[in-house]
Amino acid sequence: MRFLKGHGTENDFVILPDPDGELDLPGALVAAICDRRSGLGADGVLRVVRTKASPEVAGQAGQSEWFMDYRNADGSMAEMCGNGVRVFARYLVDAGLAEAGEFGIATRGGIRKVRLGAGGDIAVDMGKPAVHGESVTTVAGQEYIGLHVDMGNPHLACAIGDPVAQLDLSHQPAFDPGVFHNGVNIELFNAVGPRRAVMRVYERGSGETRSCGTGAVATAVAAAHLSGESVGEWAVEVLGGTLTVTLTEETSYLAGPAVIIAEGNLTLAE
Ligand SMILES: N[C@@H](CCC[C@H](N)C(=O)O)C(=O)O
Repeated sequence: MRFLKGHGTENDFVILPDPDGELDLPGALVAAICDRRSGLGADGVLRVVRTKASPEVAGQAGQSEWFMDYRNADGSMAEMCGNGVRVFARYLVDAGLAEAGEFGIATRGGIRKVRLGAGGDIAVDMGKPAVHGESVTTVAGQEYIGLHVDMGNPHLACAIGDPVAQLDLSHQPAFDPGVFHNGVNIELFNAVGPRRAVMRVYERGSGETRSCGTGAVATAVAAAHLSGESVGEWAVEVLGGTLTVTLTEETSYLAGPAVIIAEGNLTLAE
């Protein structure tokens, strides 16, 4: 199986080119690929498949040639991945499958428009965040209140007083399953300056990761909510770098680096 490896602010992915949708990719195989000891190791898998060859998103075929079939490290599916879609775009352009500039990518969360050059940062229109009110998480016995933000996928973004650097995120934080029926990505952040936050994240299906693009937008939305703002540019520092989030009245944008670092052939027994 041919693969590439890439990351966006150290949120890392195995890319599996499968243009005609011929690959059987059960959850157990994804989990084996993402295993950091016995597999290649990654936070998730990006299967690159033509939209028209993907019945679940066939309705988006008129707006995008390519579908990002995103899977979490445990093999579960997710609607969207903000860093993943930027790495996916980098792959398409580097492989000559799309031209640099602006184009749409189909996801389970709908079309996402990316903008990129031959190199440098990649920006994506993440759509209008949907804010659903407050909920609570518990991390190592400590309760934190956060904002439920839907970015196509679910988030609980919590501004906390404790320094995020000191949090123990080695275990799944508790959340309200009555609110988050399908699980949730949990961001904990410190506001460290005007329109600047330091964030850590525990991702649904992947555990703690070094960055999360949809989570960075959710964090900017929660930080803006606290400061009484609704538009502007936020810097979100994550363990793997810094992402820029721009909130407008109509939509949100995520920008930052995304690179392909390796390619090869994978032989892996399930
Ligand atoms: N790392 C991603 C989010 C990936 C999906 C998430 N774990 C979920 O299950 O919703 C990002 O950069 O947005």
